[in-house]
Amino acid sequence: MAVYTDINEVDLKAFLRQYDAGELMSYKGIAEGVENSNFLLHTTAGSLILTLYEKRVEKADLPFFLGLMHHLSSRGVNCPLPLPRHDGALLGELSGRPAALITFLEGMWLRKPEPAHCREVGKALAEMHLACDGFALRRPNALSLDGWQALWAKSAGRADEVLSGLREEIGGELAFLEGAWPKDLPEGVIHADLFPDNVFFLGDQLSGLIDFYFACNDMLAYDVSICLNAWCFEKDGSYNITKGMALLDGYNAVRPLSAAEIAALPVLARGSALRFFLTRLYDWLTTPEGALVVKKDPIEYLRKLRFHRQVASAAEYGLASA
Ligand SMILES: Nc1ncnc2c1ncn2[C@@H]1O[C@H](COP(=O)(O)OP(=O)(O)OP(=O)(O)O)[C@@H](O)[C@H]1O
Ligand SMILES: N[C@@H](CCO)C(=O)O
Repeated sequence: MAVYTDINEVDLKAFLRQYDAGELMSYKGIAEGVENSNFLLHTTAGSLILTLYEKRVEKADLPFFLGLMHHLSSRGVNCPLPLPRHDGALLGELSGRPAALITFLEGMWLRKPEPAHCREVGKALAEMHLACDGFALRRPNALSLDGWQALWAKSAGRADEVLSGLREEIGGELAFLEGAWPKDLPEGVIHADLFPDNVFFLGDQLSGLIDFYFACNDMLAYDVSICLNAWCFEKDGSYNITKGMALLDGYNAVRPLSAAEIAALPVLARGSALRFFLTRLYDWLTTPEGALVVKKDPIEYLRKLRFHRQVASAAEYGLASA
């Protein structure tokens, strides 16, 4: 359960008085997510999400994330909206952490997505990429090449405790990506964490996107590669080309990938698999026993990385034209 910071009722009620959000009726911690502390509130005005921002979110980046949600919503993307306080600020403080009240989005995330859902996700990702156009703020991707090196430096010394040989394998992978990372692909604002638990469905209909706290400016095709990693592998570690084809078709129907983006997909997918491997490895090694969070398995992403390493072209992801 991702509740890193506890709140008490007295402080919460005082926090709520700064908003036009009704009277508190009940609240509970949300048993999902690994990054921030989230609470579901019921007030006389309805349901709301309270988010307390934790270790990986820089306070200085919050205007980018919260502003992006407003921008996307104004462009027709269904995503939560941060509520303004009486003084107009979108951000407050609770239990010593930066905190925001966010509108509740109806829907559920899918534990077992099917190809048709992957197509919807591809479409929604491309729509989000187009809708980000014109967003005035910029945020470089803190979890690209330099960020990976820094994360790895913190874990490398203990990596072989998790799996023998890991230190050498990941060192080699980073060296490869330093040389092979694409430089001239189309860029824009990317979600950067569009995993199944961040996409809500009502029945088979995609109802909205949440969790923009890794959003940043980077290559649009890198976001596609993140989704291939997050949506198109089965529990046994195999790549499901039918899901890949559906996701890529859905994306292409809204924003066709260029030949250069298609050619770069295998390298981008290696990079995005490494990115999630590294954050998971760091958390695996540093999250204290007994913390109220379910740690995610880094080895799942090592397996995906190894798969991408032997991919010769994007045709193997299901792109008919590659
Ligand atoms: N606006 C919202 N409307 C409804 N439910 C929400 C909303 N925001 C968050 N949730 C619920 O809280 C859970 C965790 O939220 P979120 O994914 O933002 O947390 P996180 O710690 O940033 O997670 P992650 O591990 O995906 O980075 C979601 O899976 C969802 O159940
Ligand atoms: N989606 C991420 C967690 C949030 O960074 C993962 O599955 O590792």
